[in-house]
Amino acid sequence: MNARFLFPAFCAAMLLIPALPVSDFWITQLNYIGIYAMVSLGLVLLTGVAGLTSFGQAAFVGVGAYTSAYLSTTAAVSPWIALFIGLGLAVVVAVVLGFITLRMSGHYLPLATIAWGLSLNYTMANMEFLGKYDGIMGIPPLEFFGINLAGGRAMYVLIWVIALLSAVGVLRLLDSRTGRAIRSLKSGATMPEAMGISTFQYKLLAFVLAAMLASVAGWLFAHFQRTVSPTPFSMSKGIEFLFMAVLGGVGHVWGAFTGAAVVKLVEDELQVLLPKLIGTSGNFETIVFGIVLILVLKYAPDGLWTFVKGWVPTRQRVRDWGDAQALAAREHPTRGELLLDVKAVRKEFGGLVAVNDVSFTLRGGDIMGLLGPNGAGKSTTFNLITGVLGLTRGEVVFRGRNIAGLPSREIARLGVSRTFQHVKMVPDMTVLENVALGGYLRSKAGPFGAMLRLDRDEERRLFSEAEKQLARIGMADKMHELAGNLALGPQRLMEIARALCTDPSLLLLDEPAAGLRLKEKQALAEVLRQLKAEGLTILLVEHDMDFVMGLVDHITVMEFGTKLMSGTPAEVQASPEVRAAYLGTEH
Ligand SMILES: Nc1ncnc2c1ncn2[C@@H]1O[C@H](COP(=O)(O)OP(=O)(O)OP(=O)(O)O)[C@@H](O)[C@H]1O
Repeated sequence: MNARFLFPAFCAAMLLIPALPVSDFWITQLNYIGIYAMVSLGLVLLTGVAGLTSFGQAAFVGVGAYTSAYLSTTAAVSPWIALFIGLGLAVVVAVVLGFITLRMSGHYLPLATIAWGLSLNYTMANMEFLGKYDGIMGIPPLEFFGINLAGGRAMYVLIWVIALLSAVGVLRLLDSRTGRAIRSLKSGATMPEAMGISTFQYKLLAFVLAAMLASVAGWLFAHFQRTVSPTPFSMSKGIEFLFMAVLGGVGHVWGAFTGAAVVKLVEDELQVLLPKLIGTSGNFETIVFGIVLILVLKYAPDGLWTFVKGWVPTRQRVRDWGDAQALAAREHPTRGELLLDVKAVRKEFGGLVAVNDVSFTLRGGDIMGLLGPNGAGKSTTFNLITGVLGLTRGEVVFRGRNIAGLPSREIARLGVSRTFQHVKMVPDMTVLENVALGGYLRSKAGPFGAMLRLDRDEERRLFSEAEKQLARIGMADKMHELAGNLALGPQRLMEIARALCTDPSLLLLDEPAAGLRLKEKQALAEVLRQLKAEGLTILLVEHDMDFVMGLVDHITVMEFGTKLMSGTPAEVQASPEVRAAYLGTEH
């Protein structure tokens, strides 16, 4: 089937089910699957895409469920109003918890999610007004324009309309400026921040959206079951939601649905089968799920959906940006204008002086090479200029403004862009999407605009710019390839295109020729010569002397953190000090 019609056909088939002679038992099962899939969908966004593991998602389901249960039973508030109050509460809780926990890294974040998941569940179970462990009963059924949704079939339509709309929303979000920013989080903070992306802001956004999905799922759960108690929102349920997402495929929207369906159906079967087999009652399915989880993580870490994915036709992005308007460009420095003035910058790591009061200047239209043997302090200097590291002292003046101490995304905003010594990219995004990340600060569409597809015009402009930059470095023919499939040479060029997409006044390249073959180095040198001819100012950290000598206007040589000399390539080559310190050892 044509990929374009696949999704509408799937939606139509799902929504037709209650009209078919399907038993109430299966309708109920599908209702639970739809509700659980929405929670897992939040985890796909949070864990699979943004790389943040949460065990506490069930607590947000509880927030949505309890808010509507309480308000509709005690204050006769319309469940539809309660839905939005629950959503608001989930957002507030997520923002507060996010501010406290999302700056944590490594194992601390998952541990923190366990802590708040337990706390929220404990709160539900111990509040008198929430019915303590008994919960709240007698929750009214939903009504939709006078239609009573008390039955499973009526609820089915609502649950699946919301679940499928949520899936569409997340799919659209992922295919947008915001989505690319969230997808870049897994590559670490340095690259997105260098593109102007506030990684914390997008972690928080993913966290809040996941909490909102869980809250809506909780609201549906409460009005479907018509009773709530703390158990379905406990830590073990939180772990089960994560299991659903991982089993189905935590990196894929449809993985959430696959995981929810498999876990719900297998769980029910096991609950009947295992006690019969073992001869005593108990939650033995938990043991089976534990074993299955280990097997999945070992043998199918991308989840079950990856097996299905190969059979589902995919849609190639249509090149619809041919006539898109150009993105706004900044005013660039004139040739010869003092662009960068590095004034006695110093960086100490404990007792080690990595950069010892180094000064140099760079003028508009020039290419400067920063050279030196291993450990000379080149990368540290580079990181001081780009804001990745804070200075111990000194000044970095860019276009008349001291940028020392600014975060790297602010430095990017001012027109400084960079590449990385070890290529940093999003391997499962296309080359075009990776380059479009560079246009982040030149665009502004937000998440809700993306879900409603109000961002399409801006997206066309972004992709047009990304293609233009790829063409500039001779890589337009590779724009639809996955970045992770490229060889190192094209990946380094792609990083340059991404940096160019920011419309930089100063381009900083960190060892761009490292690891490249001769032909790739020649291609890179040609690209840099062309960029220079176009008037771009470039600072280059490089080891390869031959590569640098034929390319740059000026060289600054460092040794043991100190500036040895500055001069033209000929002066540097002729310097006995440099030969002794660097060239002598290299040649
Ligand atoms: N985060 C850090 N903590 C402690 N020491 C560091 C840190 N980063 C760099 N250094 C030290 O600072 C010195 C300069 O390192 P730097 O990486 O800047 O040198 P480099 O000239 O770029 O070398 P290379 O070409 O090998 O990358 C080295 O002695 C290095 O071990």
